[in-house]
Amino acid sequence: MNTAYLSLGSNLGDRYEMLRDAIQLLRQQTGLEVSRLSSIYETDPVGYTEQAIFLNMVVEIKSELCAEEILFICLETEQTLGRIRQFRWGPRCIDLDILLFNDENIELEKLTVPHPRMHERGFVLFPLIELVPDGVHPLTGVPFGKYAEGQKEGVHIWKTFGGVDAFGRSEN
Ligand SMILES: Nc1ncnc2c1ncn2[C@@H]1O[C@H](COP(=O)(O)OP(=O)(O)OP(=O)(O)O)[C@@H](O)[C@H]1O
Ligand SMILES: Nc1nc2c(c(=O)[nH]1)N=C(CO)CN2
Repeated sequence: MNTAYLSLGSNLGDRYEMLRDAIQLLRQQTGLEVSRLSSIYETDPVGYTEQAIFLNMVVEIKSELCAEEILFICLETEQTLGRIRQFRWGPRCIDLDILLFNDENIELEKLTVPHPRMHERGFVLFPLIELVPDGVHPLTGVPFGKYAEGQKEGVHIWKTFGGVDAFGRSEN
């Protein structure tokens, strides 16, 4: 069984609905379980800053699928929810990135894992640490908590689930 962590982000349209719908679509995939969800964070835009604030979260996936198959599902989910690519790091109704796939280092033309910018992004690190508090970066061995130090600015918890799955399975 493979364990992957996906980063979800939205700053266009009904952001909460986008996250919820993306998780629902992931759950409809055969051979893939969305096992755990982080809280949802409201985060200042990074990279291109002249855009609306984001909602971000991280989900844990358990699956027998390989990383490329999971990437395909992520891209398909973005398409289904109507993502239009405007420009790099620009606004998006939904973004799904693979952060980690087991502890593997994957370097393919269309897929790099661990995600090359994950350790520079508070909007990734804080939700990820909720799910893997003792996690370390597979390539550097540096704890995610260490990377997160100094990256808290502009990252605020927006909704906590208190152990309850707010995107409940009853919705499926
Ligand atoms: N770990 C990864 N997760 C998701 N996509 C990846 C990954 N590594 C490479 N890619 C490739 O990146 C392409 C562009 O992704 P996307 O448009 O979501 O980038 P972005 O979210 O704007 O920027 P960033 O990569 O900095 O998060 C995808 O089509 C995919 O082939
Ligand atoms: N706060 C925030 N900033 C971003 C995000 C994101 O999801 N949240 N995604 C980006 C490209 O992946 C670029 N900048």
